[in-house]
Amino acid sequence: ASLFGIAVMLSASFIARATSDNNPYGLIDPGHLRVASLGDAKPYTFTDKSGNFTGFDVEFFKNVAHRIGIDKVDFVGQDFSAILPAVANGQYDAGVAAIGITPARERTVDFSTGYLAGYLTVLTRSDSGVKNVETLAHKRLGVIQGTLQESYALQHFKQTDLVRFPDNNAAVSALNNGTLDAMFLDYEAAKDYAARFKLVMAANIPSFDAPAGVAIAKNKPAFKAALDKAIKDAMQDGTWKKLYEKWFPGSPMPEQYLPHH
Ligand SMILES: NC(=O)CC[C@H](NC[C@@]1(O)OC[C@@H](O)[C@@H](O)[C@@H]1O)C(=O)O
Repeated sequence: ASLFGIAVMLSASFIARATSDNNPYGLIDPGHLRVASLGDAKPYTFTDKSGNFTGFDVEFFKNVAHRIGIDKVDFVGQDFSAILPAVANGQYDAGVAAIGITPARERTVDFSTGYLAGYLTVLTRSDSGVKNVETLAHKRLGVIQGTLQESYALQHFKQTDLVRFPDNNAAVSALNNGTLDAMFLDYEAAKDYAARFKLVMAANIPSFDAPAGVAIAKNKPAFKAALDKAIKDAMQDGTWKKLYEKWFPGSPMPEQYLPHH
């Protein structure tokens, strides 16, 4: 195992929360959920002008938390690459930020069942010459450290200069000031930036094999089971559909998350 892996295991063993009858989910503070998230991934998770976290993932998770009996939910903004290690070592009870479920990530954390499936999008300026994935060669593409976009670009955009950023705001500023030719992020966030800064979407790559899930520390079966049931119930009673239509109006809805009769 890598040094990082050993460090995570060691720290997790010190910090792993014992479950007890007044703390069935092994939370840091019983009855209170501390959630690592992002402040700049609108409309998934972001802070509004009064500094409150909101967006699809935030409102969906709060609904799920209510269903498992927890109404005190605090979100804290982190760089994306810091979220999973911090959840793994017990600094947070959960990570919620359109985090795709992958086998590599499941070495560090466990995930709830998936709740969102969509696209990875190349966002660019109309004057950049980037029209599709083929014209990314020899261009400068911004990626957020630790994202699926980073690993996808490393694997598939071999002739592209990758530039890593800690968060979306830093990358979109570089795109707007010409330091980057394009950036690679999630579809709904790209669509929001495109509208705000007159940018264009040059490619949409399906990421349905890595639906977003709630990241939690390993070895919390009761917490995972409770989250999974609450997520399924929120889909079955139409809550998921209502929030999806509120935050992603006009976007196609993955059929597997709609009520089944
Ligand atoms: N908030 C972020 O920057 C996360 C970026 C990226 N999200 C990918 C994803 O989970 O976004 C929501 C859905 O579209 C999923 O299908 C997709 O894999 C990731 O997990 O690496």
